[in-house]
Amino acid sequence: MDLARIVADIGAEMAAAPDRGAVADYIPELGAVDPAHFGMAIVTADGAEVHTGDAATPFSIQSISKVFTLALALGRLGDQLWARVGREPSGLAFNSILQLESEHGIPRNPFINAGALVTTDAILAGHAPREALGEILRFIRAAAGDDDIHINPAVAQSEQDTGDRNLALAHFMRAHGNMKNPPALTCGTYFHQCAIEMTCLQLARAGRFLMGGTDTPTLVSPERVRRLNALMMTCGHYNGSGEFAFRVGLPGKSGVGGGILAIVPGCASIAVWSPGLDQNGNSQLGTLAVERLVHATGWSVFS
Ligand SMILES: NC(=O)CC[C@H](N)C(=O)O
Repeated sequence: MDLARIVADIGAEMAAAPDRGAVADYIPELGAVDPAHFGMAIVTADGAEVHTGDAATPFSIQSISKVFTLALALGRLGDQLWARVGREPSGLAFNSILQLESEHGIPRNPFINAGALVTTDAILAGHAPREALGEILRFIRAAAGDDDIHINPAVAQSEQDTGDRNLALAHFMRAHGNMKNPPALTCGTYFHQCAIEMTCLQLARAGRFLMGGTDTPTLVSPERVRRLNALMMTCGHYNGSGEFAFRVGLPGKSGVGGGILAIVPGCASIAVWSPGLDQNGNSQLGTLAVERLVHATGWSVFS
């Protein structure tokens, strides 16, 4: 298999694609990103790296941060975290408040906004937001093997300025006793974690620990790696998770910055970025690119 050729062909197809989706404009700073970008990077279990397009351009990882914060929170709290957040797909938009009332302030899963706010609240416990963010950045930098990973303050501010929905989710959960810190503190921390910027290459490297296997960084136990992948498969693309499993067949996590991290267990970590989103808030060309890749390589976990 000529992976370099496959990836170059995908890069050429995506660069020329006319229908690129729409950039997220509910966060004004993200609305200003050029939808013409496309980048992809793959790190394989034997350490090879293949990339195409804008793979070295930093972008806002947004909800992809939720994978790293979940790994960190589980490391800190262990299975206690599951008393505060579920493990089922929500079938609703990432920022929906609908289920929280009937389900007593317990979010369906850690990858929708409400669930990620609980995770961040758990990491924040007993720390100042600055310390919690330092811990999150340390985890991601260690996973990527790269200290040049930072928060974009303009994006964080833009989220803060338009973050009423997230604050509403946090206040609602606080009313149910499922938000231990003041919502402004937890949301502020969450906005900054979402505003972390990485390149496709950095993100693919940071995903290596989710591949499992012996040569990848062991930041979390093998059993937890298996479970993080299960949640990425079932919940990583919100109400598009079933469609992503159907088309791609890999554990994946998307963000409204247009990034996707997808894992081929034991084999590869894939990062792709194209800012235009589909109707579920998942990267339109990013999804298509990973679909093409899996078709060409046979990398679906269902193959
Ligand atoms: N799906 C996403 O990437 C959402 C993250 C974004 N920061 C928000 O809270 O709305």
